[in-house]
Amino acid sequence: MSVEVYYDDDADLGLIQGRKVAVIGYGSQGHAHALSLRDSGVDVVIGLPAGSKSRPKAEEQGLRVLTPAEAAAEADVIMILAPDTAQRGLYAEAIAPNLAPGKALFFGHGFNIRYDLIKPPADVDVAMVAPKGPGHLVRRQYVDGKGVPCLVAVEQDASGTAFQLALSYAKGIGGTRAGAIRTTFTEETETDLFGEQAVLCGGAAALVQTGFEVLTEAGYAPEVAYFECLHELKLIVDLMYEGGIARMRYSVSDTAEYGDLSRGPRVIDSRVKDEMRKILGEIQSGEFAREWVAEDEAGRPNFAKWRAEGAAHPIEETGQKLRAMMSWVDRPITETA
Ligand SMILES: NC(=O)C1=CN([C@@H]2O[C@H](COP(=O)(O)OP(=O)(O)OC[C@H]3O[C@@H](n4cnc5c(N)ncnc54)[C@H](OP(=O)(O)O)[C@@H]3O)[C@@H](O)[C@H]2O)C=CC1
Ligand SMILES: CC[C@](O)(C(C)=O)C(=O)O
Ligand SMILES: [Mg+2]
Ligand SMILES: [Mg+2]
Repeated sequence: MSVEVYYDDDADLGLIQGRKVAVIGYGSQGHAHALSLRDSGVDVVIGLPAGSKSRPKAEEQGLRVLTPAEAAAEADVIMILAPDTAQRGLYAEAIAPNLAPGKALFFGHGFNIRYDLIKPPADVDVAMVAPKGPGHLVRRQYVDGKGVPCLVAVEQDASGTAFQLALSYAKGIGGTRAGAIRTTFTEETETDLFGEQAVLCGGAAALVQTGFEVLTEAGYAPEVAYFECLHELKLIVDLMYEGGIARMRYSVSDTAEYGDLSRGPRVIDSRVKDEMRKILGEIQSGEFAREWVAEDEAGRPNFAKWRAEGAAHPIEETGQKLRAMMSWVDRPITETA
């Protein structure tokens, strides 16, 4: 294997237990990191703006909440888990003035460092611990004694021990139970953006919606189309997750496997692959980052329009009705696990 993978025995939890950690932001990732670090015996404080709607959630969980500036001033390790688009302003206003030699600045995703939106001083460690999964699952896995694999990277090693500290942090959130892979900010940022745009979120959502549209426009019942194009996807992906595409093909019928092999490449054809390469090029050149930052600064008009269109897609109404009848499916997302 060409990558370096680290497990619990490779990481010293004592390193992060000996520091005060400020987790800035208490959303999907923030709540998971903060609660799991606390449960791992780490001294954690939360940084949130005065009017933040996340404040009561963090306080209800027994965490001490300060403003981002106060939390950054107190802490030795500052983990930024605010939205990527908020990080540049947050850093300039609340974090940069409270950095000092010997402190460490941590990220859960490399966007702001990769695209030079944040430029930390040379005398602090800059590292990343990026779980490869949604925050609520990161917390749920930790509570269940398991973990979500993490990417760990060091951009700046002022102390000479930045990687060991990042690995210790990864252990504190359960990441080294599953494996922490050493990477760079550039590799994490570019692959994460590509994965979520082309495959995991963008590609998968468009595939499901389009399949549903083709069936319902041809007159089939929306409920049947929902089961075929969305519900069963999880069951198929679970098989891939457990044993690769080969395990899925072993488990489905020969008829399904022949349809997969003969028709799949017609759906995801060379035009789609070319488009994926174009999307990767936009990520590598910084074009996507510039577009997203400008969209955010303009008040997110396209984001709001596309989000509303997605929520109004007929598959959502059908899914809501069907999931109400499947008590085992609708596991609520909570801020604890
Ligand atoms: N979602 C995920 O699972 C993953 C996210 N990441 C990365 O983790 C980081 C956080 O993302 P995510 O957890 O999705 O974020 P969320 O949108 O879920 O949560 C953001 C949190 O930050 C708070 N916040 C908003 N603005 C500020 C500010 N100016 N100062 C301090 N806090 C602020 C929000 O408070 P309020 O409630 O008031 O809005 C909220 O508590 C990003 O870098 C993201 O790329 C990485 C891997 C997976
Ligand atoms: C797949 C989306 C993700 O990259 C993640 C959960 O890892 C994100 O940015 O939320
Ligand atoms: Mg990701
Ligand atoms: Mg991402």
